Amino acid sequence: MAGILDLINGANDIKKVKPSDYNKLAEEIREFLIGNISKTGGHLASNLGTVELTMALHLYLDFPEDKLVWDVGHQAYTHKLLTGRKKEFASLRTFEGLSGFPKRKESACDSLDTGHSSTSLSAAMGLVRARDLRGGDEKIVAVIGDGALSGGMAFEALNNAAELKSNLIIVLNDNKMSISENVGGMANYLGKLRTGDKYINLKQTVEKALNNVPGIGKKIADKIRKSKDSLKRLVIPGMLFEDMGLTYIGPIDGHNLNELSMALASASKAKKAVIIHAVTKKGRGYRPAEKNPSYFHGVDAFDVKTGKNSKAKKGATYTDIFSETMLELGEKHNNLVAITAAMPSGTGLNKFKQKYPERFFDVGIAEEHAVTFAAGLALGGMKPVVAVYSTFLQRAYDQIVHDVCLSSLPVIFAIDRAGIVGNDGETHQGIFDISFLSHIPSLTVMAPKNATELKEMLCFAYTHDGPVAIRYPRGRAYEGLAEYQEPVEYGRSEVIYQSNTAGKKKNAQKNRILLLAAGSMVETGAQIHDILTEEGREVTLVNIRFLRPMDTELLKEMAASHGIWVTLEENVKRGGYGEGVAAYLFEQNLRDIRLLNITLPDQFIEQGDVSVLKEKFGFDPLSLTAHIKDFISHS
Ligand SMILES: Cc1ncc(C[n+]2csc(CCOP(=O)(O)OP(=O)(O)O)c2C)c(N)n1
Ligand SMILES: CC(=O)[C@@H](O)[C@H](O)COP(=O)(O)O
Ligand SMILES: [Mg+2]
Repeated sequence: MAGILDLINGANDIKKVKPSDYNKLAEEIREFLIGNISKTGGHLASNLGTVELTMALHLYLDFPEDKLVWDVGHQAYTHKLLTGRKKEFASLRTFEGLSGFPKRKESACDSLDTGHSSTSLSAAMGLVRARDLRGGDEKIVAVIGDGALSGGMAFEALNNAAELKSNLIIVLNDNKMSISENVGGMANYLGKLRTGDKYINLKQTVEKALNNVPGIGKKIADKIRKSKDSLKRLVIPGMLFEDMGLTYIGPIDGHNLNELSMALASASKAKKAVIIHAVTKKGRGYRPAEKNPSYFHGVDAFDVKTGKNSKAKKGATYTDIFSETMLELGEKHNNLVAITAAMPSGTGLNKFKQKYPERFFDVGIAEEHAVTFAAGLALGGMKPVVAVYSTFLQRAYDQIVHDVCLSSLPVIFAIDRAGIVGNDGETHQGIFDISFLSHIPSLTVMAPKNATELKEMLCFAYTHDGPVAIRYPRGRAYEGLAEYQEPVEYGRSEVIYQSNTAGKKKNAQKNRILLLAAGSMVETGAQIHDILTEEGREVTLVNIRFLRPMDTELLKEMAASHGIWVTLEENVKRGGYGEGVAAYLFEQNLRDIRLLNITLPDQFIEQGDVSVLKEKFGFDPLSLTAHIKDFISHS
């Protein structure tokens, strides 16, 4: 039998649904999301929490004319369903499939491409200003989570929004959770608002009681209502927002369509920015997700009955190695402190948090603050480790340069998810960090070849007197090449396979190949080495270890014995290690050396399994070997 959801095949179709069927529709949406995400993986818990909220917004807005801006965008699946993208859900987050985030190229109903947090209010403010300058009349709504509201950009935008003299609706989706529990002063304040009914009741009770007092009672009640320094200050929820100049409505039940619709209707009348504070439950409607919303924030495929991940774990990840090493270092050194910007589980700091709660800091989704906070900790004698995803560190470029590196402070950046991350797509690939870090004076930038080396590098970083960044990829830690364990020495690379450099044959130097591989590419380099040596070529493989400073001593030595150089890195070309090597050869006037830079292309990289994307970009060992051979024969 066709369900209500089947009646929705395009934007605004929800308006044809009878109000008596709204609950049924919400149920069907949840069933669909659980069934689908259990197969594809995805951001389940946040989406289950925003079903009614999205329905109310779709009843209120006309798409695509009106603009709905989602913060982060990981909770926009119901929006996708209500704008005719149901069929595409089978391909969610796969290569060329439906994106897990809003994407303008996917639908005219998506008004902003997102993935990073706390951008919605600024973008919505821009849309409002543009509408007003154009004399337009479209409605503009931003939906921001309580976690995203902890980000600096959101505060900056709220500050700016207070000046608005035209309508902007901000729906604050408060589920008390970021990925983990939400933290900080704003989270505490929202908590007070959530439990604020007693204040409203108190206000109503006092006013009612006074109104009932004959003669003077009504006058006092009016005075209290009008006075700024009165009971009102204590009793009206959202006073912080109100005092800033925004209108606050709430808290309301974010799963109650009527309440939501009424709030939207009254907010639409204000000629200013209005915050609707909607309280929701992350994971709503699926018991395992309600019980463990952090786990179900972003999940791989799982069994619907048990909620358990259907794929067995395949060995330790780099995150696991980082996590364990932090425990060991934490035990040895009591000045080691750890910082995360709302990613304690994703970065592997959860265990450190449990063991050393007083040395663990979750600062909220605030990467910029995290870095300068680390600078302060270092100035105070601590050894801070900022554990952060490569893509989110982009936020804190100036703080790294200005607050940490300028003073050469001993801050360690543990950069997880460096390189291609896969299914989150463009917004999450960690493909720029070599470029935006390796030109910063005083910063040491490293990349481990395998699990053991990550540990060694972290231990080295602890002893180094200056800032150090260590980048490592998402997923399984490479266990190979374990016998190559030269101690980590500042600025020195590690020769893994040295070809015989005794120049027996004529042209030996000219044809000898030097592979200079960084981090994850050492594993690939070893495979390329094996294929090429089996074909009778002379090949040296170097694990460069230090992206900055470059091991120029080794490069000088290699220039005398190797005529073909190939650099390998999981980063875009511009600003990468390979370009640094090109500059070195140019500066040293080593024009006879033929150089091939193997990098990811200079473009944003779409979603897909890491292996699929690597194959697409010819990053698998076989394609790379063919590429190298082609280069050799044409150069
Ligand atoms: C700049 C940045 N840092 C970190 C993240 C990772 N991240 C994605 S969602 C999320 C939590 C968002 O919490 P909230 O806005 O309350 O939404 P909820 O998941 O609770 O629905 C975090 C930390 C991100 N997307 N962007
Ligand atoms: C939406 C978001 O930014 C995070 O939830 C992200 O998807 C997590 O990625 P990992 O799965 O790599 O931890
Ligand atoms: Mg939240």
